[in-house]
Amino acid sequence: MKLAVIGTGYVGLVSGTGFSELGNDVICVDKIKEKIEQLNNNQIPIYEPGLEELVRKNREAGRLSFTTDLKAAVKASDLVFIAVGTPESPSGAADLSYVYGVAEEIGEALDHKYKVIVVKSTVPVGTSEEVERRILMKNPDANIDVCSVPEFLREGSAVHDTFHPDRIVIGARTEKAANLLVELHSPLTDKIITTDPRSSEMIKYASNAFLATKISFINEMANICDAYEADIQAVAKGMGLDHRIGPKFLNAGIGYGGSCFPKDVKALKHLAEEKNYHSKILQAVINVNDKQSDRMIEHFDDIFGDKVEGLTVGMLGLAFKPNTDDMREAPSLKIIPKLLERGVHVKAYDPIARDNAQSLLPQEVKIVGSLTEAIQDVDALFLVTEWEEFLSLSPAELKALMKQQVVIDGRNAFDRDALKQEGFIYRGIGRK
Ligand SMILES: NC(=O)C1=CN([C@@H]2O[C@H](COP(=O)(O)OP(=O)(O)OC[C@H]3O[C@@H](n4cnc5c(N)ncnc54)[C@H](O)[C@@H]3O)[C@@H](O)[C@H]2O)C=CC1
Ligand SMILES: O=C(O)[C@H]1O[C@H](OP(=O)(O)OP(=O)(O)OC[C@H]2O[C@@H](n3ccc(=O)[nH]c3=O)[C@H](O)[C@@H]2O)[C@H](O)[C@@H](O)[C@@H]1O
Repeated sequence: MKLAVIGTGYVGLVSGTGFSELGNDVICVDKIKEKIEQLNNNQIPIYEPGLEELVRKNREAGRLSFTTDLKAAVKASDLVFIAVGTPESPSGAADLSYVYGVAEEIGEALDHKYKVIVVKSTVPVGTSEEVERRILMKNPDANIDVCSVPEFLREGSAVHDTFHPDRIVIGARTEKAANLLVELHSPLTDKIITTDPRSSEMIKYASNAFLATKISFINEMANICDAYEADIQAVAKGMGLDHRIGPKFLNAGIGYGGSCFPKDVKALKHLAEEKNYHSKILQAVINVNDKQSDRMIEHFDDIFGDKVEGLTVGMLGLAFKPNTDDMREAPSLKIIPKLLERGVHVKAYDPIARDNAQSLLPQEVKIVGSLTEAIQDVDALFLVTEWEEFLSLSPAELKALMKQQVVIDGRNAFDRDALKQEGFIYRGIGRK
């Protein structure tokens, strides 16, 4: 099949490349000229394991190309995927200006040939219908079906997730469009659900909101564990073995970040409010998450009392999670100012996100180029992102480098018992 994918962020780039790997002809479009130039030189603007090779392979096979010319790409395609951003607007609602902007451009580009327009961006319920309305406003004779096929990939494992999806959700209003989309996705999985576009849009928000709820729930349990000296990891294991609960997304820590959970939970809450439904659960999920990164500061204050001024903290990790350079809504951005406010010096290291982090952090923060530098002579170590590289250090190695033996583990990822045996003061989240 011939596809145009509009937007070359995580979703457009990875899913577009994935479709071409399945043998389809894919044209990826972005309005940012520099991004397209980079991609045409096999340079990948995001850090995503496995993506560079896949892009190169499919470009060389002649199935994948990049352009800024949306109109030509739409004209050449049978299916057009909209994969542009839907960021948070000041009210908390999803900002749909990019989606609607693209809809209007598509409307201007269409002729009378039948095309399926697919909204892949995460959008409020009813958006696909509005996209159709806007296309038809520009081009009343357009021969189209507008569908919703949400994306469920995770950053850092996006390539793997694309080829091994748990399910594909197709929201279509005609059998013709649904059949075409089932055919396109069937090489990926047999777990394909077809439904109406509104339910499909809601499946995406409900899935992200549920995962965020699971995280805020386990974080709240961890905070209660802290108060009673129970161990959240034992609690999560004991809970997760119940098949109805499941072990995933029960890692307590400093809260969820990233480009999607924070904005999507707020967008869903806002969507409900537009119909006068006030979601108490979503509000609680947000409240718990907003406060969760403070736990590291509370542990720090508890250990050092009012003698924190002039101390140095080594911060391990800046990205919102490992295997990504994405700094959007990263807990490090909330923790660092609180340390600086206390007169604490901060040295930070992240293997991949340090360039992205530089412009987002106050100048006083010293972003260092190696793990050893981040640990050398510090009074306390803050584990903020659980990169594999950080966990390979032995307690003896840490002890040899650090000035004082204090570890505050925001991800419960270090070997607590080994650190304690080496004489460290250790504080996790819900785990002492
Ligand atoms: N990042 C992720 O892991 C996931 C994101 N999503 C959803 O997918 C959507 C896209 O997310 P990202 O890929 O992270 O977005 P992004 O913001 O990183 O990238 C969007 C791209 O679209 C381009 N764009 C905007 N308007 C355009 C236009 N008129 N013509 C051509 N290009 C245009 C931008 O220049 C940008 O490169 C969002 O709705 C997000 O919630 C869903 C699942 C996973
Ligand atoms: O809509 C989206 O954008 C995507 O959002 C998430 O993917 P992503 O944000 O890449 O990352 P996750 O691995 O889900 O982690 C999100 C946040 O939750 C935190 N987390 C995750 C799991 C856990 O047990 N505990 C926990 O604190 C992570 O540290 C991270 O800050 C979803 O997992 C994807 O299915 C979805 O497609």
